[in-house]
Amino acid sequence: MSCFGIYWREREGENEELHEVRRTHKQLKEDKHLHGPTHRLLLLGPVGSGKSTLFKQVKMLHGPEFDRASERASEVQKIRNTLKEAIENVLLAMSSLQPPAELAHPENQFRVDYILGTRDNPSFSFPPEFFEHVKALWEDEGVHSCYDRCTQTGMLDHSCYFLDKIDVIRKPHYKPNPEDLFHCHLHIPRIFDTMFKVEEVNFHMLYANGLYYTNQVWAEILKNFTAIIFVVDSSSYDQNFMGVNKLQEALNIFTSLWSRCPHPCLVLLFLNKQDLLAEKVLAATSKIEDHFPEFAHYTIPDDAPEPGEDPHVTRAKYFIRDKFLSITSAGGNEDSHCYPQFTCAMDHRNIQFVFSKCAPLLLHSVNERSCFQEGTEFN
Ligand SMILES: Nc1nc2c(ncn2[C@@H]2O[C@H](COP(=O)(O)OP(=O)(O)OP(=O)(O)O)[C@@H](O)[C@H]2O)c(=O)[nH]1
Ligand SMILES: [Mg+2]
Repeated sequence: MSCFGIYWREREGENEELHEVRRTHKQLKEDKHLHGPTHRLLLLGPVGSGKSTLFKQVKMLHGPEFDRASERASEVQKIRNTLKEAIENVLLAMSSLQPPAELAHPENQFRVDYILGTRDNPSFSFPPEFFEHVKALWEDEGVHSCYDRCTQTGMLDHSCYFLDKIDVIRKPHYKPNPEDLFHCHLHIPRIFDTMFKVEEVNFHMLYANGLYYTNQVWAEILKNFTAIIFVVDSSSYDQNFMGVNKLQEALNIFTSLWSRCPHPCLVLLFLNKQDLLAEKVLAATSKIEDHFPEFAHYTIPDDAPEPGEDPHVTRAKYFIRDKFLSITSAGGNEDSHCYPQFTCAMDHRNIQFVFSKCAPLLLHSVNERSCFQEGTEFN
């Protein structure tokens, strides 16, 4: 089985999803009358590679949604719920770890009982004692080390952002800033899109969250896009999903995608989670060559000028880049182009920078397709 956000094979309920795709495309077509020619970008990548995170960043960069004060105010409850969920998850994980994690200060046990006692209460009103208990527990070294163990093994995501900000969030007149809103879990519909402009050219970025398509539908869908953004978790070289190395699985999916791309095609390859990759490489606890033996003989290419960067990190990130580029340079799709970018989707500035670098590529791709396809319609 593929661990792709979009699967290749048939499965139950597919018709309903296909209807959703058709509805979205109809909507995009109607929007075109309002906004002029629109070029579509499809965001793809394996599960957990950072697609939603990237999507939210692009929305923040180009959309007005997060600027409205009233909208910010309405997010406060959501942010506090996210904080509550984060501490509950860490506390629940304490007993399920092997060996179990323990409180550094056992006298904090009543706080644990309080927090876990408030679970499944959708109308929780967040009294001051709630924040006191969370703060005391987050300062307990036992809770903290449990959190670290869980993030290292992938059991929990990096949800400490709000826990670290508890003193701000607990204030009665707390107003979330854009970064808070970004970190807050947003409800993501199954298919969604955002629109942005690059030098007066409209782009629609579409993200299909966990959708499943048949091969045939997949090929139809690819025809409708100016470019594909493929997101990879570069730090996943030492992780397995259902017995398959996650980076290898990303390479397999990319191979399959590349062979199906309509010609000519532009693929922006976002080698994401560069921060985690660098952390792993510098910590030297998990060696790339243990999972990809060919890394032992890999030398940094000439086009890898990364001044100020640790050479071990440069070597690792270019090795992963070149694994993907060896797929695109293998032949068979000469008129298509793949442009790799090193990204950290959590970092607003990095995404802004990467998109500004990609803008000319997108515009070039649009010009190349001067007979811009109106898009194959779904009937
Ligand atoms: N450190 C770090 N974490 C990241 C980065 N990008 C995403 N994440 C985290 O990785 C986790 C998964 O990110 P998502 O954006 O939900 O991934 P996704 O591809 O949408 O996942 P699915 O919808 O399940 O396919 C989240 O906890 C993100 O906060 C990154 O560049 N660096
Ligand atoms: Mg997602």
